[in-house]
Amino acid sequence: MKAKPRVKICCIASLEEAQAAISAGASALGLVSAMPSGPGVIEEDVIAEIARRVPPPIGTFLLTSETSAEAIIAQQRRCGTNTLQLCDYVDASVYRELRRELPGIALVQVIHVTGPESIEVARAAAEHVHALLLDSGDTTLPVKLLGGTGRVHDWTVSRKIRESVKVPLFLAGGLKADNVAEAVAAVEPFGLDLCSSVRTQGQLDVIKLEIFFAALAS
Ligand SMILES: O=C(O)c1ccccc1N[C@@H]1O[C@H](COP(=O)(O)O)[C@@H](O)[C@H]1O
Repeated sequence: MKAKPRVKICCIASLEEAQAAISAGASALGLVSAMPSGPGVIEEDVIAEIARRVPPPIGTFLLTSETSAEAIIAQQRRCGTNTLQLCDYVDASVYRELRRELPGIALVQVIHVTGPESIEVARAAAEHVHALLLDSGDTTLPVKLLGGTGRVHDWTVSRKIRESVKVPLFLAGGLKADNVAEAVAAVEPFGLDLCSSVRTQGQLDVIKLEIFFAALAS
């Protein structure tokens, strides 16, 4: 029997939400710093507090929209997370600089799956990072959409990406109890990542979390 994918709960806004997500079964938490759009942004001092208090081996992902090595390194040092989730695209030289300056910090590149052209983007990025995360944003819009859309993308493209890269892959974008089984069957990702569907009026909803984890387990 195949292992169930790990689950990352994103848009964590407080220590209480972090503890609720971990109790429900999350392996990793998403902590969203300044973004051009999206519902999950919190202040860096809150991110730093959560990152400091969460027990190992839980992944603490700092979601960043920064694209320069200097800005990303400074932000990671302020926040102290164990993982960087790069929500925008960066130059290959940036990955090299991050690896040199932040040894031990895992790098996860978000690929916004807009169509078959995303396969080559993913292949190129996979050479430089520890994992990819496939989401439903669009970096070409006047105000970039870097995640938190609540929308699914074309999972047949996601599947092709999974088969084209050697690094672990997280699937994100509109995942919920009602579609998680189909998503897992279609893509067979290492991990799942979700935000909107487990919230009610902006707050993490423990009942929705339970329903999601139950659907994944069934
Ligand atoms: O949630 C946000 O505010 C956000 C903003 C910018 C980039 C990423 C963001 N969140 C990430 O988006 C995915 C998918 O969210 P959803 O489940 O479709 O609502 C989420 O897992 C976060 O990683």
